[in-house]
Amino acid sequence: MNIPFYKMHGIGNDFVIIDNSVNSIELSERRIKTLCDRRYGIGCDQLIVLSQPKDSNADIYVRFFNEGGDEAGACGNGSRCVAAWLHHKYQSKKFIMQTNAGLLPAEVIDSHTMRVNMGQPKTKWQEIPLSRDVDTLNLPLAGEPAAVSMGNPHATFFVEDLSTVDPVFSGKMLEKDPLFSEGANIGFVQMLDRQSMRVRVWERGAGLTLACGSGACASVVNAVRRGLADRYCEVKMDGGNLIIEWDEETNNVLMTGAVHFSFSGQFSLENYPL
Ligand SMILES: N[C@H](CCC[C@H](N)C(=O)O)C(=O)O
Repeated sequence: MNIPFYKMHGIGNDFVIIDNSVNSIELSERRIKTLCDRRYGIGCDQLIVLSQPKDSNADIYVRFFNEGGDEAGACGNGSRCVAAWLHHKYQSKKFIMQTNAGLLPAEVIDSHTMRVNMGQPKTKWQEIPLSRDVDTLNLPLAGEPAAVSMGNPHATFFVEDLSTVDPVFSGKMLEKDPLFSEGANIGFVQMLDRQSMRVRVWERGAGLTLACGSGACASVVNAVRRGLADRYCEVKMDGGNLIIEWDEETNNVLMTGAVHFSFSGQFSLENYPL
């Protein structure tokens, strides 16, 4: 059985997108990992699976799976790609995506730029989640870390010079720290001025990616909480830039940035055993 897929990226964070409302293929950790494998499969940071929404207010139900096979509640760059996929399919310009972290309104800015309302950041230890209530994150790394959930857990370290940080060594060390009961995406931030920052993210379940949309949101939220940034920030990542606005009135975080279709194709299900 041949299954169609779409290959897309949001500033270098890349995805395989499957419309499961058509095929409803069964998923397993093994099948996800193989589809995401850059040698044995199609290759991507995350697999995105679309299906009919359960919520009547939503246009589509979106699930995100890291290349390591685990499911994530949020994926900013992937959400923008799904908005572009919906626009390509239905020509409309506003959508509501149902995710495991809630309903995300999205809108088309132009043919390659999408804006997603990533919802409200969650800072209570039980919501992030952390394994216990702490005043400060006593982690074995400088940078006065702050933790927040954008529908997925993030820890942000503030550093003077990002070029002195090894995000692979430090990210790998911290991703599964016992303080993070569900693991965490580890972000490293160098403030450039109050409205711009350089960010690199070691992603939970995917490693160092070229960009992390929810990580960009988390970095701005934590920088504002630390008094280091304004609520409107340009976030510069290896793969490109995002504009993040943490709206004071609604407490919602708006993320605006580029998306690209790379190619579409088909894969034979027989080659991806459960
Ligand atoms: N690795 C993340 C999911 C993907 C997030 C990232 N690709 C984004 O654009 O937000 C997690 O396990 O929470």
